[in-house]
Amino acid sequence: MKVILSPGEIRGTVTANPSKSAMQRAVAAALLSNGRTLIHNPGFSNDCLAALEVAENLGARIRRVGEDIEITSNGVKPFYDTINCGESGLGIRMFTPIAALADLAITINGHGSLATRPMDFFEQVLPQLGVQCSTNQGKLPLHIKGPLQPKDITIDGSLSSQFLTGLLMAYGAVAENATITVKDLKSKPYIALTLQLMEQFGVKVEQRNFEQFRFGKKQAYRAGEYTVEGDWSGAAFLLVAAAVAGKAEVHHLNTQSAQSDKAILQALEKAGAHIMPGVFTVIVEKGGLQAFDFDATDCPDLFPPLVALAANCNGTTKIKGVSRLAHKESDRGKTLQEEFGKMGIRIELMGDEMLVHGGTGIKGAGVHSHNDHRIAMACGVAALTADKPVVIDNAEAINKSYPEFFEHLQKIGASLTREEAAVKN
Ligand SMILES: O=C(O)C1=C[C@@H](OP(=O)(O)O)[C@@H](O)[C@H](O)C1
Ligand SMILES: C=C(OP(=O)(O)O)C(=O)O
Repeated sequence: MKVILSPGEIRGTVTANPSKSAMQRAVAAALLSNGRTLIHNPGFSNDCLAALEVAENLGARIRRVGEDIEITSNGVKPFYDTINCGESGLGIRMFTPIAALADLAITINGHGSLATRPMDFFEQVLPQLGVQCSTNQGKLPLHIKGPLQPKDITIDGSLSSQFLTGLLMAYGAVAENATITVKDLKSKPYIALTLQLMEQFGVKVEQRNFEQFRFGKKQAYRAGEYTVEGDWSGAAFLLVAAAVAGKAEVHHLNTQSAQSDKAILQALEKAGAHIMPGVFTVIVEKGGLQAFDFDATDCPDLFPPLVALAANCNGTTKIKGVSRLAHKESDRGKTLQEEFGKMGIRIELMGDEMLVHGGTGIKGAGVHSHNDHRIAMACGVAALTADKPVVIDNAEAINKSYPEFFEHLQKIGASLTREEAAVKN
C-alpha cells in the first residue's frame, strides 16, 4: 500500500492505541496462569495477534468476549511442536524460554525482519538451564527441548532487554531461590514494565539496580483481569505531529506509566512544544521549535518520532543511542538517514550519536518504509510540514504495531489517500 500524505495543519482529539508491549506480556502471563484471564482494551496489531496465536499453540484457550479477550489456561502445555512469532522481537524472545518450560521438542520460527534478527543469545544461555537449543547460525529457526530448570545465572543485557523479559517471565512460573544477574542492561524501563506486569499477575521479583533479579519462594501466576494501557510508542508520533503542525489531544495515556516511551514528553518540552499533561490525557500544541539533545539509549523506539520532531527544529539536534537501532525491524539509524535524506533533511551518524540538521525545510518526496512500521509513521509525520505531498511506499508496515495510525492521523486533520498495490495474477 502507498499512502500519499499532503502537508497541512492538524487539530483534533484521538484515543491512543493499546500498547503492544503490555498486551504481549499480558498474553504470556495469562498463558502461565491457571484459570481465566480477561484482557480489557486488547491490542490487535500483528505483534499482538502473533502473541495470541503462540499462546493458543502453547495450550491456552482464547476467545473474544465482547470487546475483551478471554484466555483460559492451565500453564504451558503445547498442542503443537512448532510455533510462529510473526515479526515480533519481543514475542520470540519472551515466548522461547516460556515454551522451554515444557519437555516437548519445539521449533520456533518467525518471518519478515525477524528472520534477520540475532537469536544466538538462546544458544549461549538456554543450555545452562538444561534446555537443548540450536539456531541457524544465530538466526531462525530455533530448535529447543526443555524443560527449563531455573538456577543462578549471569547474562549479557547489552543487545536487548527482551531476552531478560523472557527469562523473568519463565522463571516466575517455576523458580525457587534463584537469581538472574545481568551485565550492561539496556532498555531498563522495559524491564520495569515486565516486573510491574508480573506483580499484577501475582509474581513478585526483588530487583537490585536492574542488575540482580531474585526469586525467593516458588510463586504462581494468578489469572484475573488486566487492562492494556494506551501506547506511548505509537502516541509519540501523534504528539510530535501536534508539536510540528498544530494541536492534538491524545486520550488514554497514563503519565505515570512504566512505559519507556513516555519520555517523548521530555523531548517535546526540550524542543519548546507546549504540553498540557493530565493523568490520562496529553495535549500538545505547536511552539517555536529549537534543536535539542536527548539520550534515547533506554527508549530506542523513540528515534523515529524524535527525528520527525528534530527535522522541524531550528539547528542541529543530537540524539544518543544509535547503536541500539542496528537490529530493529530495519537498521533504523541508516534507514532514517536514507529516507529523511530523500525529504531534504541531512542526518549524520557519528558513533553512538545521531545529528539531525533541522529547520532547513522538508521536501515532498517518495519514501519507503523498508518494512519498518516506525519508519512509515515517522515519514507520515514529516509529511505534515513538507512543501509538497510525501508518498510512503510499503506503508502497510504500520500493521506490526499500530494498524490505526493513518486513520488516527486523519482523525486529527491530516489529509491523505491510500493506493493499494495491484494484485498480480
Ligand atoms: O520489551 C519490549 O516490549 C520492547 C523492548 C525494546 O527492545 P530492546 O530491549 O531490544 O531495546 C523495544 O525496542 C521493543 O520495541 C519492545
Ligand atoms: C523493535 C520493535 O519491536 P520488536 O523488537 O518487539 O519486534 C518495535 O516495535 O519498534
